[in-house]
Amino acid sequence: MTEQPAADTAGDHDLAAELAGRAGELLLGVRGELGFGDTRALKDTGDLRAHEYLMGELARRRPGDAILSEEGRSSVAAKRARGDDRSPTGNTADEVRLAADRVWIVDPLDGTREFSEEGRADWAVHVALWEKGRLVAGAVALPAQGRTLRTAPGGALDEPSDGGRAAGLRVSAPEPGRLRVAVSRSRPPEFLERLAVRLGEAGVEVELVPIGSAGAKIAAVLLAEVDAYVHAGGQYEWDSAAPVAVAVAAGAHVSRISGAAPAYNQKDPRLPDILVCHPGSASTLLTGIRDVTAAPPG
Ligand SMILES: Nc1ncnc2c1ncn2[C@@H]1O[C@H](COP(=O)(O)O)[C@@H](OP(=O)(O)O)[C@H]1O
Ligand SMILES: [Mg+2]
Repeated sequence: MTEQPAADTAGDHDLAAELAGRAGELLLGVRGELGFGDTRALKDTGDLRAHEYLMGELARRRPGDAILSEEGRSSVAAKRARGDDRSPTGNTADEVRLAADRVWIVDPLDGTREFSEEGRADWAVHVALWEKGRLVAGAVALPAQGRTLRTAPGGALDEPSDGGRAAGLRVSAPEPGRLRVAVSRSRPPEFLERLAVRLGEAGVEVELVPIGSAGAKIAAVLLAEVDAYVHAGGQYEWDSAAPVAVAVAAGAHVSRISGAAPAYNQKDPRLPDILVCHPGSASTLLTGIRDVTAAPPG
């Protein structure tokens, strides 16, 4: 049997950032090439090209690792096979992935809708590495914002795409009495308005800020453009793995809206809700969410 080359673990942070950044450049190229006239074609081409690039590079550079990509699901392959498109390269088989020590969890294009809207910069490429039960590296490229947020040994970095100097990335505390909460533009949690009212009664003024892409929203928290990201009602591991890896490395609170830790590399990749904020805001938000989602007595 030929031995697989050992993975360069120290280089996993750099590899995640490099691949997310390169896939992001490729996506900027797809926008330039296709324009915004046919949004369906733009979304499909972006999804597929970024996916194929990441699948190819990961297979070449980390041949022993498993991969879980949004676009490599068998349901996506079946959908695409019905059209004229090339079928995407499939993910590692579930039974192999679930027994693997190392799994790359990638979303080749998060915020596909915003990617197809001219002028919008709230879309991202997510590359995360899960190893033996936890996320150990991750990068969120924000190509239209000219930066990649990424893990590094011992912390997180905000790296400019033009090769300039990276800056340390650390979540900051919100102004007292105010919380700017990033939410989905199209599928915000049903309890949000109630949460805003509830926290308002407790003396915290909530401003809801619609932004596309889970990665772009978590980036907005880490860049202090907002104070929290609250999502519920549906999502998958690839939507949050990479931004969660970066958020944890940047000192943020990350949990399910129940307060439980999110689990990755599960058999069922659904991970429907997530909360990211400064640790000092976590109990206010978790208590508020619990109060407005609790079943009425009786
Ligand atoms: N209710 C839901 N069910 C399934 N996926 C959801 C969802 N709400 C959001 N998502 C996914 O989470 C990502 C961020 O969504 P949003 O921009 O609305 O916040 C999107 O990923 P993709 O763009 O990769 O499909 C979107 O598809
Ligand atoms: Mg996504």
